[in-house]
Amino acid sequence: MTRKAAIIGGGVIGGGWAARFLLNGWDVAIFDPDPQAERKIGEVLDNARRALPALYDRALPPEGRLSWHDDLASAVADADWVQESVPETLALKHKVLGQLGALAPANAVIGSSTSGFKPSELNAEGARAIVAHPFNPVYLLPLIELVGEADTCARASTLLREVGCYPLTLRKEIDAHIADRLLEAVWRESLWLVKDGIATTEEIDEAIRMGFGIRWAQMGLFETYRIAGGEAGMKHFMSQFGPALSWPWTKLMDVPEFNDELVDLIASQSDSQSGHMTIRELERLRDDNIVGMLRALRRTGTGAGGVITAHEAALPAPLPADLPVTADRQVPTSWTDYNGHMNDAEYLRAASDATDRFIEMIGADAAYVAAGHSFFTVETHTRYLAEVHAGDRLRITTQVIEGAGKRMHLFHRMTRADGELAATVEVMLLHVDLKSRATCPPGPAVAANLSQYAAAHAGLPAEGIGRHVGERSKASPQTEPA
Ligand SMILES: NC(=O)C1=CN([C@@H]2O[C@H](COP(=O)(O)OP(=O)(O)OC[C@H]3O[C@@H](n4cnc5c(N)ncnc54)[C@H](O)[C@@H]3O)[C@@H](O)[C@H]2O)C=CC1
Ligand SMILES: C[N+](C)(C)CC(=O)CC(=O)[O-]
Repeated sequence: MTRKAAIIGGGVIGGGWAARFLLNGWDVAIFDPDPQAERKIGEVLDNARRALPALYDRALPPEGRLSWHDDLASAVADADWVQESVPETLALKHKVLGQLGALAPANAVIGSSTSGFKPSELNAEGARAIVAHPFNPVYLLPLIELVGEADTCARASTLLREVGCYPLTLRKEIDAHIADRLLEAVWRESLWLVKDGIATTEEIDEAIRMGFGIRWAQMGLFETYRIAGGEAGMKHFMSQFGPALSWPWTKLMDVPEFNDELVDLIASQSDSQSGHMTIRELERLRDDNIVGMLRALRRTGTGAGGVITAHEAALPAPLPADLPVTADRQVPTSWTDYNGHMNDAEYLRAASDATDRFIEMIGADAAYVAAGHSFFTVETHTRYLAEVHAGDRLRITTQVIEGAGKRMHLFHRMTRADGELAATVEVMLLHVDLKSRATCPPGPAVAANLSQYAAAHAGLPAEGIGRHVGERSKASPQTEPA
């Protein structure tokens, strides 16, 4: 059964929520009185379609149905999740959450995106919302801070994991939850630094992104500082830097006066720093960078990388076909190069992932490798047949040409969504004993599975198999490069 989310307020954050749910197969109903809302959310969705699928090596479920509503009642009807993302004023939150409590199905989770209000404040006039606080861009960053009634938070947690989020339930309600407490401290100190003429907005951004910003995505604060204590660890770090807390390293809770002068100072520096790009261009740059970093974190399963891998494992498996489908994915922008198409090295990476998938399918999974056996690649041959671009959907099927004894000879076909064959990659692998590093026959179950595939694929055509580099194509045997 398709789930439904109602998005109430479709600005920066509501648009991101809409994309997160829609691209994970949920139906999404939107209510926002802004006449520009449909255009703005359309642009956010375009960016999200470009970025989110690129995190995964498997296809996301088909998109849900998107609908626009002029009234709250029809938007929230039959919703499993209602997300309020109206501007951050308590009176408006009270009004909207009160209406949602009355109109939404009794079992629907009602989440508020509020950056700082506590559930006791939001529900002071009888509403039944929990805080479900996301991070921009909501469709890429997994963290959602949950605060409020325990059973509702538990239900919310389960639903959020289905759409690839990382729910973090707070032990107690507090103004601005966990992450915004931290961000506010950095934001407050940064405003002081600009106001006092110590640094420009650009210099502060460099201080973050050239240094500690890179560390935070993978180890956070405490693990990072534990390492910074050297071999003596956290205790040494605390004794060395603890006294700094009472030195004038921070302005603490002292807030600069938030007047027009400060706003103009920050805004004009920000314009000269980044005004050469539109907000949508900046969003795409940000998304490409985040996708690249998250894909790097996937390799070690660290931080948000582990969340994506776990979500991917729960995605529906590709439909069975004559030949096994070993990849069905979108091409990330980071795979493209200065020629504006998928870089040659990435074809091999995609084929390598497909080989790994096939090896798992025949039973040589993580436990098999941990027990001491695996396959090593000894030869590959790639034919580049059609261009592939960022955002293209790529499907790989794998044919077993030979699967007997130590040898496994595979033929991958990469096809674009329009049916065009983009590449073939032929791979020869040998089965090895990981202890002696010498070749040996696979275990009986793996050998049996492999030979079953080999028997089923025997006799199927494999156009281009065994071609050598420089061989003329049959279609144009006379063609020579100019
Ligand atoms: N912008 C950010 O970085 C983040 C914002 N938040 C929170 O998300 C919420 C929304 O913030 P943004 O999306 O940034 O604001 P926004 O100003 O971009 O969007 C608010 C949207 O609500 C709509 N709206 C106004 N009154 C409404 C009503 N009565 N019913 C339905 N829609 C209505 C507006 O037309 C607008 O499209 C706030 O509570 C904010 O604290 C949370 C995380 C990050
Ligand atoms: C600035 N902000 C308080 C609205 C930020 C957030 O709430 C979270 C984010 O995305 O940084």
